[in-house]
Amino acid sequence: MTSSNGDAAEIRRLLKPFLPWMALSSFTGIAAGVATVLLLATINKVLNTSGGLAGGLLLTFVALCAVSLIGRVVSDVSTNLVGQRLVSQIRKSLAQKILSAPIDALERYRTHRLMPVLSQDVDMISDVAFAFSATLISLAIALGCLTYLAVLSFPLFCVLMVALVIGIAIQVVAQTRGVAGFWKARDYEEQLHKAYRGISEGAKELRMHRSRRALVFGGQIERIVDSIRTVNSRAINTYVIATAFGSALFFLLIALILGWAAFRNTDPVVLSGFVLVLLFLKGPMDQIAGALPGVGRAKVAFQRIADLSTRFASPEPHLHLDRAPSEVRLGSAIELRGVRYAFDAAEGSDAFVLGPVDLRLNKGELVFVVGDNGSGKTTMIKLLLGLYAPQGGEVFVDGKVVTPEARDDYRQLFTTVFSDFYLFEDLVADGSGGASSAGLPEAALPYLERLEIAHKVSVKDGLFTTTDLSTGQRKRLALVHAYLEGRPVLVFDEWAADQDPTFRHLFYTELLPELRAKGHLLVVISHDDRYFHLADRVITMRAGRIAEDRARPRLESLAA
Ligand SMILES: Nc1ncnc2c1ncn2[C@@H]1O[C@H](COP(=O)(O)OP(=O)(O)OP(=O)(O)O)[C@@H](O)[C@H]1O
Repeated sequence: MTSSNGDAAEIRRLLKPFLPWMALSSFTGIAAGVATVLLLATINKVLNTSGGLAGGLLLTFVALCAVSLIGRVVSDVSTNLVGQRLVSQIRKSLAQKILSAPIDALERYRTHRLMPVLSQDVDMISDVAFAFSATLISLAIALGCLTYLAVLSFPLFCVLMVALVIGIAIQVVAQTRGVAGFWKARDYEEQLHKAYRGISEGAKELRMHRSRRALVFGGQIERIVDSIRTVNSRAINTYVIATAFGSALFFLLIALILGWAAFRNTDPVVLSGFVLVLLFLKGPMDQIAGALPGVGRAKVAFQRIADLSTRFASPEPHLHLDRAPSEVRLGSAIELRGVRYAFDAAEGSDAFVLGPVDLRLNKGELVFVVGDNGSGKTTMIKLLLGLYAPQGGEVFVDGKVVTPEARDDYRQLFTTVFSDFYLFEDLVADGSGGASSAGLPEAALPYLERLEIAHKVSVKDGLFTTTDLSTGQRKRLALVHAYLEGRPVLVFDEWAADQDPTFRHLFYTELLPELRAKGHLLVVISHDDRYFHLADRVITMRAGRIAEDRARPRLESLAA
């Protein structure tokens, strides 16, 4: 359970812009509730006076009906407005936080934890927000009825208060137990999302392995789903029992009041009025009790959202979501000087430490980064790209240090195709000086031809017509993006690994040299040692350090 001060502050921050609307909803809801109670008092008066509903009483009745109706409508409309705006603001704010969160923070917060917050928790807020005004009106009616009952007969009101205190105590216990159950269920739901990811993304592997399939279903999904059912049922049952007990208490109370009245010789007019209002009070009371499970769930959902918000509360500084990218150029070289980065240690293992790394990459160079699996190639590239901020040392571009303020602009120097790349369907013009600022669709066609995928995919309305391609073809499409963006530095993380031998040959012997001839700096993570001699330099990583930096003459002699 994460109920920290930070979460409470985050919840307050989320609600702050809506306080005026919430005040309006509360005010009109209370007005509707008070008008309803006054209507009851008027009816009670009419029942006990001769002449019925006429004259001033009729006017009062009509006016109260109008206040009750208008108050309810305004309260409902403003609550709905708050609910919808709150949900849309939460959605936008979470998306912005994710877009500006430091990459390493995102890598630590797993997708199966992210998705339930973004979908389920946000929807829960929306549902509960809708029930808010009805509950508020019921609360106002209940308080109004209680006040009216106190005026009608204070001794009977005291008897009522005793029953009410018992009823509230029971509801508080139910609420505490219910919320604890909802927290538990919510934790299970995270596990369920993880299992769902397993069965969707690992569908092929599961189809091939019956025992694993049985284990995933019986050992994970079934177990988790049953646990959620049990925990949720228990939590809801707690509420149901508390509500049933409240109802029983209510009728017991009426019997008690009737007994008390007979014993204390109470005026029948007061008694009938009291019982009438008391019976009316049951409706709003049931409504309030019925809303409590929703309130419990919303509390859990709000705290999950607040937790996610506080985790990503420190955005990467100076990351501009709204500023047009400035044109960036690479004059001579990018350098890493004494750059160091360490991951948090996983339980039972040592933390991987990269560096210190000293490296200079010159404009127009074709550089291969090689090394064993886990030697730190990708980590070093992420530092080079400005995706990770160095924990020690500095990155320089054209002799100038890349400060945190300049890091986002610096990143616009690069086009990347990671080994776990994400392929966007559209082409986005940017101001980085590439060929991508105008005439994008036409510009893409020759590259599609060149990469031998023009028969599969073309460009329509600024989008690729399909991205349902083989892995190798999708990587070729990612290369089209790289061509079109035309940025000064291109970084490929094992790009050729999924290409057929002919195309792999073309990539190393033609495409890369052509790009180098155009003045690009090319950084290629590769295990293809057959082509190492084509590079200007081959940098070998070992255990997080640069073990070797070989230049072309040595590579050629090695190849010979
Ligand atoms: N997000 C992370 N959290 C913790 N440790 C990580 C993380 N990413 C990578 N590592 C660790 O850092 C080390 C280097 O990983 P890296 O991906 O840089 O290696 P690599 O040389 O690119 O390997 P490969 O050739 O397999 O792609 C690995 O031991 C890995 O366990």
